[in-house]
Amino acid sequence: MSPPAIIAPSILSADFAALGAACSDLMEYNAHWIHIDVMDGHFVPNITFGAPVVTKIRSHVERPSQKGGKGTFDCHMMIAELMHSPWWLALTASMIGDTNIAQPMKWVKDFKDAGCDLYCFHYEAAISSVAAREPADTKTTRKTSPREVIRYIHECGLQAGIAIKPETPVDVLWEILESEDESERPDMVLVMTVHPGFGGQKFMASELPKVKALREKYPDLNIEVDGGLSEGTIDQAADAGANVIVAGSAVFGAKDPAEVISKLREAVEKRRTGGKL
Ligand SMILES: O=C(CO)[C@@H](O)[C@H](O)COP(=O)(O)O
Repeated sequence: MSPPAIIAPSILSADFAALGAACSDLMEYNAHWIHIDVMDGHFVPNITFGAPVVTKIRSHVERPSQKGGKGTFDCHMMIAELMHSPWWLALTASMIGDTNIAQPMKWVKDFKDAGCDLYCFHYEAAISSVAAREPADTKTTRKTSPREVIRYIHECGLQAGIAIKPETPVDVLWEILESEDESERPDMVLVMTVHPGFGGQKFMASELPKVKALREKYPDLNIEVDGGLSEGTIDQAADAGANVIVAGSAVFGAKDPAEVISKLREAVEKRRTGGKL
């Protein structure tokens, strides 16, 4: 049986002028996690917010009492690091030993201090960092691989998630999930079911074979889907094996958000218990 259903409404569709209240309401509506979309305007063509805003909303939501518990802040980091930095900045950074510049790990500590519990970075951002750093002197350049990013997130005391965009095949994840070092294995995989950047897009069922392949190999893994999830698409995602469901417009656009959250949870729970609730 796959892990329990976790409904994580995305606050991208909330009223940004009243985020604190929106988040505390979500807890009242029986959401389990809060999905926080961090966008930098480079990795995706949209900008949202950074750690200071997370700090403010944390004060409206009690911290989870256990790993993955209610109130978990699931931070989806749609941020590029080196990919869009000029090469000379990256090279200078590596020569002066500033390994904090231009690395996907750059924001982990800030987000931890702000109240993040699960730091989910994009595979594509980590890979770009490696590729862009390759030509530099390997003695002074510290390579960043997705496994290294995961280990660092764990060292900082956070759970680690790794996300893939629709363009990325699921196969890239096998060697990461198979790592012999437990600290290099992610706690969650996020399969994007839209092109990241905006809420309210159409669900891409074409991404579900990735979820299915992951679930077949990893019955206990938290597998998150994000983009276009609603009462109309949840059954397909649940059938494929997703258990962590992100929903933005479906929750915030509803007359009764609590009811939507409950229906999404029910659909996932039905699949995992073979129809018995
Ligand atoms: O990461 C993203 C978009 O990049 C998502 O979290 C969306 O915010 C989900 O919104 P809906 O598709 O549910 O409206």
